[in-house]
Amino acid sequence: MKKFTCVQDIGDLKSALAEAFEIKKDRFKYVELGRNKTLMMIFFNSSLRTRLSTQKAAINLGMNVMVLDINQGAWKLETERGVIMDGDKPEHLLEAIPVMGCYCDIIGVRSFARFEDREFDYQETILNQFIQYSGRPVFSMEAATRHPLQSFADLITIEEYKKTARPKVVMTWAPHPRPLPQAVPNSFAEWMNATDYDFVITHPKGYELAPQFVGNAKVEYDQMKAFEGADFIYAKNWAAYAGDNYGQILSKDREWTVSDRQMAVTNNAFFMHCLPVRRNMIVTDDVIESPQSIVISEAANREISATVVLKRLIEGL
Ligand SMILES: CCC[C@H](NC(C)=O)C(=O)O
Ligand SMILES: NC(=O)OP(=O)(O)O
Repeated sequence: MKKFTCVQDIGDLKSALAEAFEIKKDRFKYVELGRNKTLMMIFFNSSLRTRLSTQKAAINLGMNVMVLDINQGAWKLETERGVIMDGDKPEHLLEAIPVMGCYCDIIGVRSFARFEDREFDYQETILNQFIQYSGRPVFSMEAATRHPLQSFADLITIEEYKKTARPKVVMTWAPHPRPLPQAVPNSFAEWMNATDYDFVITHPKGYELAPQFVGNAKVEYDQMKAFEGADFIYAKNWAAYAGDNYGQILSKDREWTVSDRQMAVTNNAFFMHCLPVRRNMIVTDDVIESPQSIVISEAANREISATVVLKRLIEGL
């Protein structure tokens, strides 16, 4: 594997899942594979789970690890080409990227959507510059339009907990005080559409995701109807994508906050969220603390998804 930015890069999902469950049984099985190989993790945005689980995955494989928070300690970077650099940014990404590539074997990048220009975001301008100019294999630690390490961990978790071969999985929008990226819901939808699950997306009108991610999923504007008989509830906020509303908050309606009311019409569904989660905005305390909440197992599986991805990238060196 030469990059990991989307579901297609992992190849056959059954093989990827088999590798994940093999590593889960013995996560140090390949500890010699990464000897004298260096992982560089670049963060343009904050992180807890991705930072820690990916570093742990590198340790599982015997790798050296370097972490750089671009906006804390490094030079502020200009990312637009053709700009006259007489402002507050002393360095251009187009120099910084190949320089960073000199010091490592594999690069992970976190660079969220900026919501200033939908085309800039949806062309994955920043991530693709790392792929094009670093001279190293690159993987996404959540970019503008996807979060594949999270989605792979989500799939591992559903496979571990499902009680039927084809569970009903419902991704629901929920309110949030800030406009959050579409990367997590886009990516979850992309991976769910790659399985044979019964996948439903529910959100208020105006929050339609980009069609290439919605795919063949059923979209239901009535949340209660969507929740009926569900086996898994995957809650997430995202800002509007469509038209002139790109990056906007259209609703903070707390009727969409996942509570016992909605969970009561499910098939005793498991509750999932990628975290961090705003309690009593996205989900009530009772639901996220219930025996059906598997958010911690889901977060623990981030170490497994990252170990499989790093293993395949090292094997591809
Ligand atoms: C894994 C989630 C990261 C980010 N969350 C926030 C709070 O910015 C998001 O919603 O994409
Ligand atoms: N779910 C996830 O990626 O969490 P962080 O943003 O804390 O890394």
